[in-house]
Formats: sequence, C-alpha cells, structure tokens
Amino acid sequence: MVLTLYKLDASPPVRSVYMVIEALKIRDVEYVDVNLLEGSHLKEEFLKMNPQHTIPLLKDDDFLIWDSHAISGYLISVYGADDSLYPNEPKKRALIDQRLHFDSGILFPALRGVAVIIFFNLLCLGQDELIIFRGEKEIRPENLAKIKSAYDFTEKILSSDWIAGDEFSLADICCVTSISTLNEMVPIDGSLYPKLASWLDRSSQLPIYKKANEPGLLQFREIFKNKTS
Ligand SMILES: N[C@@H](CCC(=O)N[C@@H](CS)C(=O)NCC(=O)O)C(=O)O
Repeated sequence: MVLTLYKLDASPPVRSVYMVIEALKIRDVEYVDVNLLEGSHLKEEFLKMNPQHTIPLLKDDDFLIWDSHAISGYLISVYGADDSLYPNEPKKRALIDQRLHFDSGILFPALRGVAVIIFFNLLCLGQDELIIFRGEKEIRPENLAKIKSAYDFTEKILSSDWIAGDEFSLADICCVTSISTLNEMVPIDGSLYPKLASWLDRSSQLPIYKKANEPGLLQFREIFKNKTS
C-alpha cells in the first residue's frame, strides 16, 4: 500500500499530518509538492482529486481524503498501534474533537485571514469567485483582533499540561501547528497568556515537534519576513 501526501512544508495543516506520520512511525509515504504560490492547486489535475483545492491531501491507493484532521484520524485508525493519540473513550474523544473543531473554526481561520492577504495576489474561493489582493505588508486590525481572540480562548481552554487534558493527543498536534504559526505573525505575550506560552514551550520540546513542525515553521518564518519587509 502506497501513501501519497500532497503538501507544502510551510503549511500548518500539512505539518499536523507530518507530526502524526512521525508519531505513528509510518515510513512508506511519497511526498508531492503543491506550490500554492504558483497556483498548482488550481490546476485541473489537482482539482480532480480535491475540488476544494486544499493541501494536505492524502491518496491511499484509490482512496482520497483531504483536511488535516480527517487525514490524521484516518492514519491513526489504520496505522496506530493503540488509541493513545486519539482515544476511543467517548468523553476523551469528544474533548479532542472539540479542540480539532476549534482549530478548524477559530485558530486556522485566524492565520489564514492574514496569510491570504499577505502571501497571495489572487485567491480562488469557488469555481467563479476570485478575490484579488495587492500583497499587503501589514496585518489588518480586524485580523489582529481575531488572532488575539484566538489566544484568549486558548488561554482559557488550557487547564492541564496538554490542550485536551493530562495526556498529549491529536488535539495538541493540530492546535500547535496553527498556534506556532500564529506566534510567527503575532508573538505570544507570556505575561498576558502564561498558560498558552508554557504549553507552546512544552510542545516545542517534543522530538516530533522538532522533526515534523519546526522545519516548515522556519520556512513560513522566512516567507512571512520577506513578504512583510
Ligand atoms: N481545514 C483544512 C485547511 C486546509 C487549507 O486551507 N490549506 C491551505 C494551505 S495552509 C490551502 O490549501 N489553501 C489553498 C486554498 O484554499 O485554495 C485542513 O485542516 O486541512
């Protein structure tokens, strides 16, 4: 069975899947770069596989699945030696699912709102809908407010060492790739957000973070620095 992951290292949801692959020690994966800045995701060949034109996209033989959270759940079900990353126990799982939806609904949109305006000149929202940006260099006030609100929520959510309780889980993986990227745009002030700052610090010490999140995060840092200077 050959797994193919369509990816770009700087992308936070792609890095979540990298962290899951690393945690599960899956070795047999082919990686295919999709250059979003050059519009490769809008080509017919890619749209046939993912009409939503997003990465990460996983191909497992003839099975196609996109969205980092769905891909991660799939990989854990198929390759996980146990359920420790994504427990089956209903309450533990519900709490993790809530954090995954928090990532999809609050954290990632907060960073996407900034990234599309700064990184892209053109954004395709649907078949006939295009938005043109001028490659702005500063974070708009309304987007800054969304990032601060995302930090506020996360600070309140964090009541243990990890984001969904006492154990490290898939929730930490998906939230840390988004939050470490937001931290590149708007550095987290530890005096305002002490729990958030120490959770990020704790997560960043993990070998899977260093191996699977850090390299792409450094690429993101460079792109963001170049685009905003
Ligand atoms: N919720 C999705 C978000 C995926 C997403 O929006 N990825 C961005 C890159 S970070 C993308 O592919 N953008 C291109 C587009 O939306 O056209 C996930 O977790 O996979």
